[in-house]
Amino acid sequence: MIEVHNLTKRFGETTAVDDVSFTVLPGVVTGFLGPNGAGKTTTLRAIAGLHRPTAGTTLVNGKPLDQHEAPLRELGTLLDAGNLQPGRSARAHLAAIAATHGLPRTRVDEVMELAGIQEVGQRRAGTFSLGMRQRLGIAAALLGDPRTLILDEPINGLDPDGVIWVRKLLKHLAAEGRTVFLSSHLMSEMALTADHLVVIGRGRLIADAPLSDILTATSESRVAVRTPDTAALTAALVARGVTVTATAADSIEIVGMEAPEIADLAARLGARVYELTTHATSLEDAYLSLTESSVQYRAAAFTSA
Ligand SMILES: Nc1ncnc2c1ncn2[C@@H]1O[C@H](COP(=O)(O)OP(=O)(O)OP(=O)(O)O)[C@@H](O)[C@H]1O
Repeated sequence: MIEVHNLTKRFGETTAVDDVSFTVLPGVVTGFLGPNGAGKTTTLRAIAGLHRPTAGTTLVNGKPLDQHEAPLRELGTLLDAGNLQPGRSARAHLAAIAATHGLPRTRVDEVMELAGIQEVGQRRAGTFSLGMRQRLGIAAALLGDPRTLILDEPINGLDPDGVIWVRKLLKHLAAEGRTVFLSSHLMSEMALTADHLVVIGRGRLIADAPLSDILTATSESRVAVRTPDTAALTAALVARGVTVTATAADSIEIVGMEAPEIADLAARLGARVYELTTHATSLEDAYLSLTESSVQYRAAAFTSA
């Protein structure tokens, strides 16, 4: 479990994290979202004991990390996959970490196999692609068989195979009862991986809720209807206070009424319905609406002039 209590971190004039509190529970995958510069990495580094908080506390499995006898057995981290000695082999890199922390050498082979890098164990880490470095970083995070894991952008640079591997691995680790907390900007992947989300913007907490709640609370689903009787159906829907938008000569989009109710209404009117599709809110839509006012770095909009 991770507990963040009233965490504030300032770097000179910049307040990177501003009085943030949340708890990350074991048994589920929790995603950490926020625009660039929102304070995600700073929060993760504070949890890992790499930043001293300006105010507030972070606890891992009930204690500050440095008060645990064997921190690597409590918390595994992937915070900077580029942080490697380039001349060292992957195996030597993992063996050095294992030796420093009194972990058995046999664990090195186990995690290399878990991460799918046993074939390249003898290669110098400096020759690794970003994806291979990510896998090596994840192997290192797993060395201590930790109860809690934090991973900053673990799928950055991974090929589709690698992305699916990380998704399955994280779900498996959570199902074993571990605490899994990861940041990512890839919303479609987050929607497939996370059960719970913590969202921050400009250093402040915006949301801390199950993924399903965030999807239903932030925006409404739309129902697209293809019918040659748009006029009759539109009039009946508008009379019931529903928002209707014409999208083509034979198509309308409806917000505020569910598909079965629309189908029943059309049947009563004798309106012919050729297609009826519910478009659920995507995590990307929900995220954009949640963080709308906290985006610091926004590019100029593209125009099609
Ligand atoms: N060591 C540091 N010294 C000074 N400012 C810092 C330092 N680390 C982070 N910051 C600033 O703190 C703010 C939060 O940065 P942080 O890296 O935590 O955001 P983030 O949410 O991880 O962003 P991104 O998605 O771009 O990685 C930014 O304004 C950043 O410039």
